[in-house]
Amino acid sequence: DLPENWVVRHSRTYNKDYYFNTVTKESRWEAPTAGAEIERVRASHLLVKSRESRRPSSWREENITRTKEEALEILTEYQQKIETGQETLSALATHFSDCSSAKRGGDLGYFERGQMQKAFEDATFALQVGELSKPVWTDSGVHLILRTA
Ligand SMILES: N=C(N)NCCC[C@H](NC(=O)[C@@H]1CCC/C1=C\[C@H](COP(=O)(O)O)NC(=O)[C@@H](N)Cc1ccccc1)C(N)=O
Repeated sequence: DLPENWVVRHSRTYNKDYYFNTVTKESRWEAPTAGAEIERVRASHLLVKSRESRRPSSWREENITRTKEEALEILTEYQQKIETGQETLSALATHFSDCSSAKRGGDLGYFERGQMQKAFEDATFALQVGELSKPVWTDSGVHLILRTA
């Protein structure tokens, strides 16, 4: 059987079957293997920026001056509250994330490889669904990532 979103089509031109991905619209002659790379993931995140962030400003704070060390201390506290079940990432992101996705409980929607900064992408694709990351640094700041799909 084929991995999710793949279907068999028949090419009249070459009079043989080919494989078509109804999501990515990719087509190929060889059958995709069940272990094929996952195409896209969904995640929520909580971002704490610092004065060294590529854009040290957010909906929460016009001019962010905390140091990277302070940002990590803050994020580590959130991580501990989520891991002990005292808080959810969604609730903390809504109030404290320096990303505009705070308005959606940190939800970033679905994304594929090549869209997010590499460290963020690699960390997310390495998570199981439902798993929370350790603090992940990007040029934006330091993130906690929850893979949701
Ligand atoms: N869904 C997408 N494809 N949107 C484009 C992502 C661009 C990408 N962003 C990142 O890698 C980091 C990790 C997640 C958020 C993020 C950064 C920043 C915050 O940091 P700053 O840019 O001030 O440094 N938030 C965003 O981008 C938001 N549009 C994310 C978002 C918000 C609401 C709904 C959906 C997505 C990048 N290549 O820079």
